[in-house]
Parts: sequence; structure tokens; C-alpha cells
Amino acid sequence: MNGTGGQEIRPDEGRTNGHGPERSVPLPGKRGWPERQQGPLLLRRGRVGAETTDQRLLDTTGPTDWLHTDPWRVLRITSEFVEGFGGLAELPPAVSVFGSARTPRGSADYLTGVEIGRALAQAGYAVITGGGPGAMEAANRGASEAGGVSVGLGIELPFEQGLNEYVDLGLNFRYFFVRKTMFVKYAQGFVVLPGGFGTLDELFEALTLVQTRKVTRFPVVLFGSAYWGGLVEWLRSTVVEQGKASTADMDLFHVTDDVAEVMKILDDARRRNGGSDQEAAERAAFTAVEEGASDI
Ligand SMILES: C/C(=C\CNc1ncnc2c1ncn2[C@@H]1O[C@H](COP(=O)(O)O)[C@@H](O)[C@H]1O)CO
Repeated sequence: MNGTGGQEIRPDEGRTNGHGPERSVPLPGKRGWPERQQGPLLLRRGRVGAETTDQRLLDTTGPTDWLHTDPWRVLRITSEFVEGFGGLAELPPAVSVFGSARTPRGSADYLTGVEIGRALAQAGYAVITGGGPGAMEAANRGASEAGGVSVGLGIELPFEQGLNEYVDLGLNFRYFFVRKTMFVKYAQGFVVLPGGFGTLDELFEALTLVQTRKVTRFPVVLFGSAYWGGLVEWLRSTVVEQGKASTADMDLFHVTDDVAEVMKILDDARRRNGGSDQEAAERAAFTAVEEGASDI
């Protein structure tokens, strides 16, 4: 170990870097011996290398195995959090809408998604979805066409389709768990449209976070009593009945078929959580400014 990152430094021969000639040895400094400041390190005499840190970064090529190591992945994960927090920090109050990627355009479920996206936007909420097709597209469409803030948090998938055309602010994630953090962190509530495994995963993650008080502030609304009724009944008759959840846990979500009721549930929760009419006015003002900006 030589105090310079563990690399052996031989000042008399310089270094090769994989695609350049050997470098010259640094010349003696004012005091008569070779000297170099390397970041916070002062290197003198035999400890002075022939390259600066920048040269090593920019010139060096070599094996790329490190790209597939977990320490490197940790940096990529960190960068996803940084990009996510940075991109979403200034959203107005938002609602995350989940639902099937397979909901056909023009179906009743799709039209409901559009209606809910529109109602949320008109109330001044940003609408956050997974940015994919189906119910996600429907909610983004309603929000975007109403002049609201339409957000899509895409995910890298083997059969990726890209963000739907109604996403006006999009972020793409490699990691599901980073993306899930964004759905929760920037939302005041969840609206869950009919969906499959992905939707169920998002629903139960939300319910677990509320049940364990990791989040304390938001309502979970299941839209479509006919679709969700069987699940709710099974939760009551089997899960609660056998003591795997409490009766009170059944109050952690709402089931409705009425868009106006969705808005009322969200509004009541906002008031309970200290939101004010002033805040609602600010949300509406944000939307108006965004609309103005989009005209420019
Ligand atoms: C299945 C197809 C495309 C998948 N594209 C998706 N893009 C973005 N987000 C997705 C996608 N698929 C699932 N999700 C997430 O899960 C929820 C929907 O899953 P479900 O199993 O379809 O219910 C959704 O809320 C997304 O966050 C091609 O049709």
C-alpha cells in the first residue's frame, strides 16, 4: 500500500493507459523535487505518478466486468432515485392511478380511466400512472386533455412499448422498487382501476404501507364494485375471518362506482390531512400557469 489508492507508482517509467504512448515523469517543482497535488493528497518525490486523476478517468480503457457488479448497480439505483426526486419534486399534489395495461381503448374501463384522469386534473391534482397502455393511458389522456399535469413513470420491460402519448412529464425506470417509491412519495392518494397482477401488486403494496403506518396520509380507492367485489368478499370471508387481517383493515380502502365519490374521498382526506381551500386554489393556479406555459 502506498497511500495513493493502493496503486504502485513508479515515477521513473510513467504509465501506459491502454491507448496512448508512455507519459513523461513530472518535472521537479520549485523546491527541486517532483510534487503534485492530487485531489486532497499532496504527493512528492517517489509518490508522484505520471498521470492526473482526470487523465486516468478519460484515457483508461480496460475490462468492463465491473459494469455487471452490484456496487455499480447501487450507483445506478442511486441515480434513479436522484433523477426521480429531481424530476418530481415540484409536482403539485398528485394522485397515482393504477390499472390494467390491457384495457382496450374505447372500452367502458378505458372511458372511466379518462373520466377519472380528467376529474383529477380539473381538481388540480397531477395524475401519475405507470405510463403504459390501457388504463394508464386512459388516465393520462383524461389529465392531459383537461390541461392537467400528466405524469408517466415507465418501467423497463422485456416487451417494452414506451410511454403512452398522453404522458407530458415522463421518467423511465430500470428498477420496480425505485419507481414504486415515486408512486407513493408524490401521491396524496391512490385510485385503482380494474387490473391484473401488476395492479394487484401496486394495490397491496399501498395497503401494506397504510396498514403498517409507513404512510399515514392517503386514501386507497378501488373503482368498480363488480370487478373488485370478489376480492373484497374473499378478504372479508377468508383473510379477516381467519385472523390474517383485522376487521379495521377493511376500512383502509374504499370501493365505488362513482367518479364524484372518488373526488369526495380524496378531498375529505386532504382536509383531514390539513389541506386547505387555499391549497386547492394553489393547485388550480398551478394548472392554469401550466396551461398558459403550454400556449407559449
Ligand atoms: C402488458 C403490456 C404492456 C406492459 N406495459 C407496462 N408499462 C408500464 N407499466 C406497466 C406495464 N405493465 C404493467 N405495468 C404496471 O403494473 C400495472 C398494470 O399491471 P396489470 O398486470 O396490467 O394490471 C400498472 O399500474 C403499471 O404500473 C402490453 O399490453
